[in-house]
Amino acid sequence: MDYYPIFLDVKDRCCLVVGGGAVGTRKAFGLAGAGARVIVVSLGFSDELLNRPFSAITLKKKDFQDSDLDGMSLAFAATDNMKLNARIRQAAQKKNILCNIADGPDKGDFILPAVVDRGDLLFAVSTCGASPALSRRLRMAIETRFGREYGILATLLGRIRSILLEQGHDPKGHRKIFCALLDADLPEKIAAGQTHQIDAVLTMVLGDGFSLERLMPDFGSREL
Ligand SMILES: C[C@@]1(CC(=O)O)c2cc3[nH]c(cc4nc(cc5[nH]c(cc(n2)[C@H]1CCC(=O)O)[C@@](C)(CC(=O)O)[C@@H]5CCC(=O)O)C(CC(=O)O)=C4CCC(=O)O)c(CCC(=O)O)c3CC(=O)O
Ligand SMILES: NC(=O)C1=CN([C@@H]2O[C@H](COP(=O)(O)OP(=O)(O)OC[C@H]3O[C@@H](n4cnc5c(N)ncnc54)[C@H](O)[C@@H]3O)[C@@H](O)[C@H]2O)C=CC1
Repeated sequence: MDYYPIFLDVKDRCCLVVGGGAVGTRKAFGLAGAGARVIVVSLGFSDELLNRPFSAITLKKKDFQDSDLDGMSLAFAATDNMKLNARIRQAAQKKNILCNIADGPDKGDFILPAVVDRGDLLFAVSTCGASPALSRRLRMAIETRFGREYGILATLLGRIRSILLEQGHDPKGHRKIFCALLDADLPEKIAAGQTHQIDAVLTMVLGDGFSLERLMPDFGSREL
């Protein structure tokens, strides 16, 4: 395994993106979408960045300087200048900041996956730098195969799990319960909005007191 995959909590962490073109924009939007505070340092900015829907993205129109890295948790070198990207990495290394380099997998500390965001269910695909186009294609296939109902299912199972864990730890018993729930065609029932059928499954597997109304009062208003 060439890379160690993790899901990073970047909420309220400061991240630096150098380069405000198409690639820098994608990185900045992804970071802001996960709750990070993003500073984009660039000589120019894409229209998307100029009209950004995120207040957590700050634009600084300037040449990159090493001091831009101060206080950052992560750095992304996304300029169209390979030498500059390499210099950003070197400066980041000196300050112990992990750095992603947009123009090559070998030169950075980490690379980004293609992502399918289904709320509590997150898919990430990487080809370890071999073929971003393949990652993108697989991401699209996953998007088609696993719709929003799977994200709702993950949230629902998470809520059931919290209640069960509050009642006590019993990994073997809980595994059985979740296998039964996962064998009950819940994604299809969620997608079809079959609340009565979902309640019937919950009652059958978990007993009384586990209605959809109690576990997920906003079920009806969730977008599919
Ligand atoms: C190493 C890595 C570093 C990093 O950026 O972290 C990297 C590097 C480079 N990408 C290049 C090109 C393209 N990148 C995309 C798309 C994505 N690239 C992403 C990640 C990564 N790209 C990391 C490896 C991930 C992996 O291995 O899976 C995705 C998954 C995530 C994201 O960027 O958010 C996002 C898909 C998001 C989605 O749609 O779901 C497309 C497809 C398209 O745009 O249609 C193309 C054109 C087709 C092609 O080349 O495949 C070039 C060559 C530029 C040139 O030709 O000069 C380099 C530089 C090089 O490899 O030297
Ligand atoms: N990782 C990926 O997914 C992909 C990576 N690439 C690579 O990423 C690089 C960037 O691609 P794009 O965003 O399309 O390029 P772009 O040309 O649209 O954007 C480059 C940005 O860097 C800024 N910049 C240049 N010199 C700077 C400096 N000294 N200080 C601050 N900002 C500076 C420019 O103002 C511009 O906003 C390309 O060179 C390519 O090799 C390309 C496609 C996909």
